[in-house]
Amino acid sequence: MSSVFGKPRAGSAPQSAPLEVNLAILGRRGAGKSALTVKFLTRRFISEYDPNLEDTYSSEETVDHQPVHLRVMDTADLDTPRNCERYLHWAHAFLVVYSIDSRQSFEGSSSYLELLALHAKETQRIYPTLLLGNKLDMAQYRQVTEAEGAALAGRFGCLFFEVSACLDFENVQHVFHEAVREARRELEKNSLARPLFISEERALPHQAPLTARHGLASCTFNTLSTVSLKEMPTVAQAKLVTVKSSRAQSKRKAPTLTLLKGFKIF
Ligand SMILES: Nc1nc2c(ncn2[C@@H]2O[C@H](COP(=O)(O)OP(=O)(O)OP(=O)(O)O)[C@@H](O)[C@H]2O)c(=O)[nH]1
Repeated sequence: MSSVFGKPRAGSAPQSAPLEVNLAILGRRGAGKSALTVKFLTRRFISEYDPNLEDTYSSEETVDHQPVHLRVMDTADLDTPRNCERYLHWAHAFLVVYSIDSRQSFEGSSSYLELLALHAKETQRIYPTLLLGNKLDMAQYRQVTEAEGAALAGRFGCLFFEVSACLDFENVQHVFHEAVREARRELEKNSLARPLFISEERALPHQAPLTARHGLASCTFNTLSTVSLKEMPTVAQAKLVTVKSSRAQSKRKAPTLTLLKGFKIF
């Protein structure tokens, strides 16, 4: 990481406009989402904070010598995915966190992975996802084996790491940067893809929320207004439009790290 949190170190070389990557951290209450976020942003481990606090932080990072404007949404869903639109239509990539000393949090992580798989199917997009088994320092209280974590990640085709928010910073930084690498790869692939041509025809009838069709926990979100993609019109007829995804807003705008609100650092 070539920058002190939030600003490039003095003297660092002038850089091209950084790629913007939005990363949402999901998981059951107590899995360690906030602790991992704070560790990555400040290199410190927090002991306690307001568990209902949900915020989005931004950080100027350098990943593989390339500048990245990284936004991290530390979500607070309690136990199951709720009001998912705020992160489904905002994030380019996801970290799904469970705690290795809690079977419940491990089972909770698969409902997030299921939701993300359905969202990817619904939108025909790929959303890089990393499954993290947190609290590796608590291995003596382990309730979930590394093999189980790897198997779950394999089932959903996502990367898997075991980490600890209270051990060394480099491991935590590595998983955040891995997420950035995966997201950057997808963003670059999509930007090379053919532009989206949308005919001006009538939109397809609005589809029922995902949960209604897949019986998922109370996580509903409006699909982007689907459009009728007919046979590709000639370029002259087609109109290139940008489809704005709904900008997710965290419950409280946090353009910069609001670390001290509700966090106690030691
Ligand atoms: N030993 C240990 N404790 C951790 C670790 N990560 C988090 N904790 C502790 O576990 C508790 C929950 O951590 P949080 O970061 O608040 O978990 P969360 O997923 O953000 O929880 P919510 O905000 O309620 O969704 C806190 O007491 C943390 O100090 C870790 O890696 N090791």
